[in-house]
Amino acid sequence: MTQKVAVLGTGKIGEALLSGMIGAGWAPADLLVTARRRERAEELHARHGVTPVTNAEAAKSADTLILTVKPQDMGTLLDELAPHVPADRLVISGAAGIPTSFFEERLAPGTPVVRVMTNTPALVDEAMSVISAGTHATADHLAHTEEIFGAVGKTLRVPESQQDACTALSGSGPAYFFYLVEAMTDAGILLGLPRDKAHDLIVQSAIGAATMLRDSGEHPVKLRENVTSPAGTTINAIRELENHGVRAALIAALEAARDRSRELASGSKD
Ligand SMILES: NC(=O)C1=CN([C@@H]2O[C@H](COP(=O)(O)OP(=O)(O)OC[C@H]3O[C@@H](n4cnc5c(N)ncnc54)[C@H](O)[C@@H]3O)[C@@H](O)[C@H]2O)C=CC1
Ligand SMILES: O=C(O)[C@@H]1CCC=N1
Repeated sequence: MTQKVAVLGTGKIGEALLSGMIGAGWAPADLLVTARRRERAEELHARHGVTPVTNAEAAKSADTLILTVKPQDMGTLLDELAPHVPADRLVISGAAGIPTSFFEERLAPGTPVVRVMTNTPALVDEAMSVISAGTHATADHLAHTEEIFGAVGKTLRVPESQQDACTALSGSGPAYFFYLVEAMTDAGILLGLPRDKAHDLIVQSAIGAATMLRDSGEHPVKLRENVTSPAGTTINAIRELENHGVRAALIAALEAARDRSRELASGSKD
């Protein structure tokens, strides 16, 4: 049976998902999209061959609805959708913070809801997507969600109580690495290197380190020790990182991201 999937609020994350699904073999004819602006819908059609529809049309004709609007826009979208979503539709939320209960309270009783936190490496099929079932979501619903998000990278099931922490780690995670690259490139400038060369050196070092983290099977401490020669250069840098409290700063930063995810639970504008 053909399964129609609709992405509602197709911005950065929604488009990355669509693109990955088509790359993994989904027929564009089975993919529906909604966007707030008509030009955006036309752009998505031109780029991917998917069908632009209204939110209400998507609710009526797609088997699976993936909601990728901002958390603050979710309440308004659900007010619009609720009268049109039959209770047998699978509703997948990609929004930070918003719990499955938020959807269950606003949709027909018994509607299956799955919460997913993915990340922007979905654009290069290297996403980390963390998946949790709501009250009425079955093993089949979770497997279908994994199939969709598996098109753009890795998936992991977690209890919903861990979603805010996962949002802080992997949802926002790419931003921390980009920030690190930016700061290390600045350091290269300070040390007298041209910006483009500093950028290339850091990016390739990041790719090499990430590949070793994924493929070597070694603990990160061991990998770092292997770089850190006695009385060498690296230990001087590590001492400065410790003196400046970088480890504590990272722990506090992720805790703050987790707390903000919790605050977004109400879907309010604040
Ligand atoms: N950007 C990121 O790194 C990540 C974002 N997320 C989550 O994904 C969701 C989307 O984030 P982005 O793609 O970055 O945002 P975005 O702003 O690029 O996309 C959201 C889109 O929804 C549209 N929209 C809003 N209300 C609508 C409505 N009623 N009907 C139709 N379209 C509507 C907006 O016009 C916009 O194009 C958010 O809930 C965010 O928490 C999750 C993981 C990572
Ligand atoms: O910053 C945010 O709220 C979104 C959710 C995770 C990554 N970006």
